[in-house]
Amino acid sequence: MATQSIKVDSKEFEVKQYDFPTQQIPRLNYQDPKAEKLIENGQPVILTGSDLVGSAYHWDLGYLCSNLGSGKYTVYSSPDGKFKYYDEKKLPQNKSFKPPTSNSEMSFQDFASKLRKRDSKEFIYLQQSLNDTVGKRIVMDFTNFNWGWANETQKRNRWGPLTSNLLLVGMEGVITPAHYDEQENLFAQIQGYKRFLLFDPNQFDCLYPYPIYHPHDRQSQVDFDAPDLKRFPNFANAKAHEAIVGPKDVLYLPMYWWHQVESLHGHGETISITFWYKAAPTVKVVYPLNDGQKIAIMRNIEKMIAEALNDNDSMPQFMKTMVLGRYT
Ligand SMILES: O=C(O)C(=O)[C@H]1CC[C@@H](C(=O)O)C1
Ligand SMILES: [Zn+2]
Repeated sequence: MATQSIKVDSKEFEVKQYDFPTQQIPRLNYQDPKAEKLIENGQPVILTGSDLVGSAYHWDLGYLCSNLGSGKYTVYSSPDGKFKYYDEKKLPQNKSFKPPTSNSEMSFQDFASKLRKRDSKEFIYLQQSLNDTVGKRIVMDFTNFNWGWANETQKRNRWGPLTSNLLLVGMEGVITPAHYDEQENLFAQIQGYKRFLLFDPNQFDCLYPYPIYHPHDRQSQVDFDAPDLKRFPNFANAKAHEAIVGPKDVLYLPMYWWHQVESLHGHGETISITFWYKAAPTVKVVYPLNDGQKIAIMRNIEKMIAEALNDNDSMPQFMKTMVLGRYT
């Protein structure tokens, strides 16, 4: 895999090189009106100076070991460093599906000692919603997040409720492959550096998500390291937005924007916290529809057809019959 070096604030980063062109995601102070405008328009932006998780800037492995308590945390394991999400609820209807990662529950202390034993061939990634089993100092840090700004941003953009804060602690080199989410996300970086590759929702036809009933629903079928352009020809036209997200940065990751996240080598394990919000309600439909709305419509239609057919195996033929030669 070819790599290229990127320079950000006098720091050098070795990143994987892909064939698609990239443009930089803007980096603005969180109080800059241009930043607020980008968020309002559902455009990604890296926000500096918010101290959204300022009370957690001192979180490192040692501090978390001493203060996360003895609760169990979900730790994913992958042989190749890729952590493609899959929905366990869809396993029963996909008997032949082989999960690409395994996961187990362990104490943070056990996770940290596994991390320190660099010899392990496997890649591991702790991904756990912050819950009430954490120690009181973590609760205090969490309480002292910059909720004033977060709540104001939520209100100003008419987002729905905050649904979860996911604590992410990853080894250097772990990758979350390209997918989209159906929630707004303020992604706060505490330690280490992550390279984000984002794709506008209008790139849906370049990224070929799995069928809606597949455990990898919302994930791209394209292997960025070896794209199959016979099956996925339009991937050749993909255009990415790119950003290196470092400590104290907050990336606004708009709903429906595709993203691939790479924890970069040479800067230690990465610690991040996500703030996921439900979407703003659609008060009045305004035409032309935006790309996110079209994705929502496609998802609803796919769900309706799958439900009506009640036989996922017959879905591909049904869709071909409906579209090929008629809408192609
Ligand atoms: O925040 C999101 O939307 C995600 O996909 C997260 C899941 C793993 C995280 C990572 O940094 O690798 C990104
Ligand atoms: Zn995501």
